[in-house]
Amino acid sequence: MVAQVIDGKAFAAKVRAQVADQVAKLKEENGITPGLAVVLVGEDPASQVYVRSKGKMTVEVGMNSYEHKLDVDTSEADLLALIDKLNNDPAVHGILVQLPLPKHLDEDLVINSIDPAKDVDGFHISNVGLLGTGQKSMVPCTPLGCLMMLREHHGSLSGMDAVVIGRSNIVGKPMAQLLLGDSCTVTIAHSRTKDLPDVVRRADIVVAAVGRPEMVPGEWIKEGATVIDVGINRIDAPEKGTNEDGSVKTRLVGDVHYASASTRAGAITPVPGGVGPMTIACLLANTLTACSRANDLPEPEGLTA
Ligand SMILES: NC(=O)C1=CN([C@@H]2O[C@H](COP(=O)(O)OP(=O)(O)OC[C@H]3O[C@@H](n4cnc5c(N)ncnc54)[C@H](OP(=O)(O)O)[C@@H]3O)[C@@H](O)[C@H]2O)C=CC1
Ligand SMILES: Nc1nc(=O)c2c([nH]1)NC[C@@H]1CN(c3ccc(C(=O)N[C@@H](CCC(=O)O)C(=O)O)cc3)C=[N+]21
Repeated sequence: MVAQVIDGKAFAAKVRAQVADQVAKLKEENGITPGLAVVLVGEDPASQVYVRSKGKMTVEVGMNSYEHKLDVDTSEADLLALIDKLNNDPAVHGILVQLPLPKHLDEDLVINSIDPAKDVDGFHISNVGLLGTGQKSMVPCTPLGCLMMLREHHGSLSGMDAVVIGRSNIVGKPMAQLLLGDSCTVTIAHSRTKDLPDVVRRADIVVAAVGRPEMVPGEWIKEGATVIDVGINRIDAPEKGTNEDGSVKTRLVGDVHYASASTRAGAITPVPGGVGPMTIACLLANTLTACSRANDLPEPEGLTA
């Protein structure tokens, strides 16, 4: 079998177009422009790339983008003061604090200081609790993007066996909650899982969110299964040659060995061009949702879980 490629890049463009339509309507009919504030502490090069790309797409869909770049040694008090200011700014409907934060900052404390209604990452404990109990919440962007692609491909997920590899608060756990919400039978695997190949072999849906380049080989995948590869890993690619400074060029790979997995899977997301673009599209969708809720307007359809 040769897997169908689930084109996250194209799907994300469609979601962004839907968001842009709704934003135009909000402006025209209600005179409101949604605003997203992104806070970056420090100068991690990968984070800088993501923040730039988020800002660009925020503006492209017609929203206001507010970027706050703070020094790597910013104090916790200063960061909390900025978040407090953003919480109280009516032009800001969504707040994202780019993770990971420098070690001296308490990530949980910082995240939980964001107004849950503006927490477009869905990481605040009250959003986590709402999602876990099946109540209306802000849903984390990466798992939401994965769910949208799965629903689009399968229609109903009811009764399917799903395995999520990884149990992080930002991907694995909320992904498992969403799959459970869609009536999958869900297994969460992690570094202590006894026989991972055997667990993966039983799955109709495999979501890999580990952070280990190409760790899931095709032979683990059940014939016809749907594979969602969340991993973003940069590895050396000597075959591409060297950069001007003499360093070896790199390329992005997922957590799944794409070439072998795509000979067994029924459908698979590529890296790049899969989950990554959907994450950013869902961030914009969440900002629109937050803005609609803040103004007691009906929520955009098809853009929430
Ligand atoms: N496409 C996108 O938009 C996004 C991509 N990512 C990418 O997704 C990946 C995962 O990110 P994140 O969840 O933050 O990562 P974390 O490092 O927080 O979590 C990794 C998880 O993988 C598990 N794990 C580690 N080694 C193994 C192993 N050998 N076998 C099975 N499980 C293992 C860990 O288990 P344990 O808990 O036991 O340690 C942990 O639960 C990364 O590549 C990241 O870059 C992340 C966010 C967004
Ligand atoms: N508070 C917070 N929220 C996040 O959602 C968050 C975060 N912190 N920290 C880092 C991770 C990672 N993440 C990605 C988003 C987009 C791509 C993406 O668009 N990737 C492109 C490739 C980009 C490239 O070429 O480097 C793709 O897969 O096609 C990847 C990764 C969001 N994260």
